[in-house]
Amino acid sequence: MSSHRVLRLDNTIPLAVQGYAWLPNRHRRARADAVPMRLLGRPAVALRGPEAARFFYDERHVRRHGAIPEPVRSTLFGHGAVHALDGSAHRVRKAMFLALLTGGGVDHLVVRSQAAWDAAVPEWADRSPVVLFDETARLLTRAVCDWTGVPVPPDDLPALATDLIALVDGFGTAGPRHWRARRARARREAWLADLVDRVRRNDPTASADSAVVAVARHRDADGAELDRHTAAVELLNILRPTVAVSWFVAFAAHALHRWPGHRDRLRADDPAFAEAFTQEVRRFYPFAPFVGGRAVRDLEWAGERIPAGAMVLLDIYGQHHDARFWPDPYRFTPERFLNREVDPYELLPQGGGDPAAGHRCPGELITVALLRAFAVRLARLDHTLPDQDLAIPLNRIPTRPRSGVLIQVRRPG
Ligand code: HEM
Repeated sequence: MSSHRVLRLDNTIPLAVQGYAWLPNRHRRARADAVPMRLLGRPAVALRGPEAARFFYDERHVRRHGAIPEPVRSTLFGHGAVHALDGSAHRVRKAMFLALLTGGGVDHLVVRSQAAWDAAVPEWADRSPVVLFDETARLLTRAVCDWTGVPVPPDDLPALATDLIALVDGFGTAGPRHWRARRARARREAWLADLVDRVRRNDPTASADSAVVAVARHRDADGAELDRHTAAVELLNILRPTVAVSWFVAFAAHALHRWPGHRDRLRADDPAFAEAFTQEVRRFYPFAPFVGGRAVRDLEWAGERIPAGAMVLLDIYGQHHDARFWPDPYRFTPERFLNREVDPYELLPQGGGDPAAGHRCPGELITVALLRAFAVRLARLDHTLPDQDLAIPLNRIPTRPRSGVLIQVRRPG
């Protein structure tokens, strides 16, 4: 057992400097799956591996209340969001998301998004070269707003897409990106809270089976409706992450450029391979670096003491590149997912465990379906990549290819 009394330097600055490499470096240096440290002035322990994930996603060990730093709440998730709830309050709110995001209605979102992509291709050819990341964000913004019943005037659509991207882009930095994200959140929460008011006054244009109505009418564990602000926060928690699938689409384009051999199998509409390619994009590329909570009581894991109230971090990026779980982890190999059952604690791009019982992302079905559909379309798209900077800097959270993936599209037919 290592002593938790030794002086530990705060790791906030190494996190800011090293980004995705920070926790993997700490784990490598300590040669351990549990590494004690200090973060944001508090004791913290970083965990890694499927067994650690099983421990982390047990509410008897780790809870979320008070775990999410204010700068992340004010940009990425919003105040009062499901992400920071525990126990029955969490389960009742989460059930609302699961009903909206895992039912038959998901197909409609995917069909809308595919249609938007197909309609955009000739227009991309006319405007080429275009930035794939930006174009995907705009078409997903249109599709998810139509799907959820959020009315957006066409001339506000580019600004809305920019705001939704900003919310994700600004959570992990203290610089101008962060302040852009805060402003975007204030603007869009106010706008959606007004929409919630209109829906509650029985706006005749709101469709009864839309997500907007479901969120406006949802009752929490205490039997009360969400206040208008929290309802707006949760609506944004559907719009914002759907548009964030653009990050994975940019990564898929990067993979197809770097390893063009995968194109033929994707083009051939082999569903098993398309699924495997999608999973490998989610494993290989850096997006969510880690998740965090707080120890409910004094705990111990892998011989490391975790004092009550300490931050507990689960190293997603490190686990996805650990050779014990993923042989040759720095090779992009979709085939590793063929004929393999994936344990719910092994592959964690959107968290682990059971989404109904814990905090695992309820939007995983949507993410995988959209990414698979767009990966196949990308493989079939007649395009080239002009000279550009495709580097993916690991010290930037969240990162993406620097150019956003500039593509030169040839008109179909
Ligand atoms: C772009 C791809 C996505 C990534 C990388 C992603 C990642 C994540 C991660 C890491 C978590 C936290 C898991 C945890 O705290 O243990 C999460 C939670 C969540 N995600 Fe996603 N997500 C994505 C897409 C989506 C989509 C498409 C939706 C909805 C349409 C969504 C809605 C949510 C919600 C509501 C939560 C909170 C769940 C809870 O606290 O119980 N996400 N996501």
